[in-house]
Amino acid sequence: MKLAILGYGKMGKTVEEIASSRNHEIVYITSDELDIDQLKKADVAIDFSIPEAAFTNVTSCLEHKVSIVSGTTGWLNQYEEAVEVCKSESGRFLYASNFSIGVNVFFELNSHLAKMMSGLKEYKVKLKEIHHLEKKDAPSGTAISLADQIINESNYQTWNHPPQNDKFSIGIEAEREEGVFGFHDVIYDSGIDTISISHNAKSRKGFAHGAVIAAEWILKQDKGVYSMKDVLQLNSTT
Ligand SMILES: NC(=O)c1ccc[n+]([C@@H]2O[C@H](COP(=O)([O-])OP(=O)(O)OC[C@H]3O[C@@H](n4cnc5c(N)ncnc54)[C@H](O)[C@@H]3O)[C@@H](O)[C@H]2O)c1
Ligand SMILES: O=C(O)C1=N[C@H](C(=O)O)CCC1
Repeated sequence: MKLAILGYGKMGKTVEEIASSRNHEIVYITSDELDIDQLKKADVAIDFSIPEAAFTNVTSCLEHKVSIVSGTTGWLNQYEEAVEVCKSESGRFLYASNFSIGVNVFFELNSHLAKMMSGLKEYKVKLKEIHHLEKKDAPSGTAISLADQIINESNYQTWNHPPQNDKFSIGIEAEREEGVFGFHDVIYDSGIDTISISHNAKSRKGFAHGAVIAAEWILKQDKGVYSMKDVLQLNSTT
């Protein structure tokens, strides 16, 4: 595939490495405002940029008929607007807060556990994430996805960061520590015991690999808005 990389930072460079190893042609790389003539050389773009740029990058791709896979976090207040642009432009758009296959399995486990725990009122859930010192947003996009999955399966109504003492809200703790690629912990605590599930990324390769797989996959799809669940077809009953 002919690939554009939007955002040539830590993730953009890892995507370049993985895409080259899978024999894809990288036709455009930018860490700045888009050059539309260059962008239009691509079949698909992968965006790992900054929260302030992601919406414009996503919608510019859609307007110029370039399929777009975005992993930038911290801009989801504009996600629904991007979905509308995708529909009106008959484009292909896939967003994931986390592209790693392991995290997407962890998401399924999280939903299943939340359903099991929803009747057990003695347990209170909380989330903890740890990332490297350069991370701009907090809490992580992955932690927000985990909270939303729990909310969908329980009586929790919202999440908060930093955590507050509210019965119907999931507290999210965010720590910044040198060299941590991404750690997420879901903790159910009662007076009797603690149940926790966690995911720890050992490098950025899993995120980049998942994004390249998603870009390969989206080019085979009809127009539409997709998620990693569509790509990986993860289903706990199969
Ligand atoms: N979804 C996932 O699996 C996943 C995994 C890792 C990181 N992320 C997210 O990806 C984003 C990037 O992470 P990173 O660690 O590579 O950050 P980074 O700071 O290393 O890289 C971001 C790059 O974007 C560039 N940039 C600035 N303005 C731009 C614009 N208008 N267009 C294109 N690029 C622009 C910056 O100059 C920088 O080089 C963050 O939001 C992070 O949370 C998501
Ligand atoms: O390094 C980052 O930044 C990461 N961001 C994503 C998030 O916010 O969840 C995924 C994990 C790594």
